[in-house]
Amino acid sequence: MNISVIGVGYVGLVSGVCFSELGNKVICVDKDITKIEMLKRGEVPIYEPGLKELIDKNVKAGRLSFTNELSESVQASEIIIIAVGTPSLPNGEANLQYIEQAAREIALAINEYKVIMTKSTVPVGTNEKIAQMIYELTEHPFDVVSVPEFLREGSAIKDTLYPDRIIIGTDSKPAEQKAVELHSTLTDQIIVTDIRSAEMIKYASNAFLATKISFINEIANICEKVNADVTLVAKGMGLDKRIGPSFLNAGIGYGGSCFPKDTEALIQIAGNANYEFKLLKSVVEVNKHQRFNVINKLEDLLGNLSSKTIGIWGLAFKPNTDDVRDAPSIEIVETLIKKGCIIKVYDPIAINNFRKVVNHENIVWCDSITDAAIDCHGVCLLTEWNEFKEVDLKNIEKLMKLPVFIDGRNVYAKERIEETGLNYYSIGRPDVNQSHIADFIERVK
Ligand SMILES: NC(=O)c1ccc[n+]([C@@H]2O[C@H](COP(=O)([O-])OP(=O)(O)OC[C@H]3O[C@@H](n4cnc5c(N)ncnc54)[C@H](O)[C@@H]3O)[C@@H](O)[C@H]2O)c1
Ligand SMILES: O=c1ccn([C@@H]2O[C@H](COP(=O)(O)OP(=O)(O)O[C@H]3O[C@H](CO)[C@@H](O)[C@H](O)[C@H]3O)[C@@H](O)[C@H]2O)c(=O)[nH]1
Repeated sequence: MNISVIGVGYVGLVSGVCFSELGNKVICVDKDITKIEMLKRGEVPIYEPGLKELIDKNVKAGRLSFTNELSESVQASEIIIIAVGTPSLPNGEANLQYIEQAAREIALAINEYKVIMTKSTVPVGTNEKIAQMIYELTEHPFDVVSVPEFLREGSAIKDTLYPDRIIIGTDSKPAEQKAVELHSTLTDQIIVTDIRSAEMIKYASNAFLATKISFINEIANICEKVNADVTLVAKGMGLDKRIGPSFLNAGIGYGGSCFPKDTEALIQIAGNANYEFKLLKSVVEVNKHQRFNVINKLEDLLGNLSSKTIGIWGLAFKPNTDDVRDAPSIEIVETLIKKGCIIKVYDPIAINNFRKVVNHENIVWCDSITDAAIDCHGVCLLTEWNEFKEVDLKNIEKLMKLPVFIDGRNVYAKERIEETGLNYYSIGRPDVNQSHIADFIERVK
């Protein structure tokens, strides 16, 4: 099939590449000229394992190309995939300006029947609005289908080529047939629904996963007070098939380009329908506080943080991505700067993106983990990169001014910590935290 993908962000690029890998002819369109020029030179604007190899392979095979010319591309394609951003407005609602612009441009370009598939995450009712907008601008036939995307950054290619399910929201038989045909080699789990239910499935899925994370973080906070270990609690809970083991890792809460914005948007969607989504409001509230545990723990151990040097290990919102959108690291570093700290930051991939968002004279940009430990009064691990898991903690301890380590992702086993003299605080694991912490606090204060 001939496909145009409008918007070459994470979703557009990964789905474009994967559809070309499946043998389709795909044109990826973006209005960002710099991005398209990069891609034409063979450079990839995002870090995603395996993506560059797959792009090179499919460009070479003549199945994948990049352009700024939306009109030509739409005319050459039977399927148009909309994958532009839907960021948050200040009140939490989804900003639909990119969707509306893309819909207008597609409408003006259509020359014959097209199936327009929306992969962007959009509030319930948006696809109907898109259809109405296009209908008013063209006399040519078309159908709009909601095909929400569920890929995760860091495992985006695998998630796209081997999805758990495909949701197709449509009220048109010909469009349903095309959408099913396009996805049929990916999975047997293709669920066809009405358009509004498909839109809701996306928000409900993200909101549910975010709820699991805030739930386990609350349990972790209680575990700290009652001397239980949240990792064992999560294991014990997760073996119940009705609960499942995933998304029960306690830590500094969720970040990224999806959960924070989509939970806020669903609260607004409910509010606009005169329904107060109390549970989700609490999920968001819990998540906002959770990241500050790291700073509270530093203050417990070091007292006043003014003029202390703090190492930050990991800036990306999760491992295997260079994305720092809504990463907890941003607010943690900004708060530490306000408290007068010198911050030594290190991330294997995301440091340049972080620098575009937070830049301050108190930040020292490091190019290794050890560099981000030398002369520090404390180190905070914020992203569970593999590189951090393998580090020699005894060596790290020697490099630090004071041996204070806050593990925001529960990366290290108790035995690893016991080999060291680190004053170690993790999340919801009081037993793993060192017994000599109390003595240390006395000495430092
Ligand atoms: N990032 C993810 O992991 C992920 C996963 C699932 C769903 N989603 C959803 O998919 C959508 C896209 O997310 P993303 O992270 O890929 O977005 P992004 O912000 O990284 O990229 C969007 C791209 O669209 C381009 N664009 C905007 N308007 C355009 C237009 N009129 N014509 C051509 N190009 C245009 C922008 O220049 C940009 O390159 C969002 O709705 C998001 O919620 C994202
Ligand atoms: O047990 C867990 C699992 C995740 N997280 C955090 O949750 C956030 C999101 O993680 P993840 O879901 O793996 O990454 P995303 O790439 O944001 O993917 C989510 O958001 C996408 C955009 O909507 C959806 O497509 C995916 O299905 C959905 O998992 C990250 O900050 C993680 O650190 C935890 O704190 N504990």
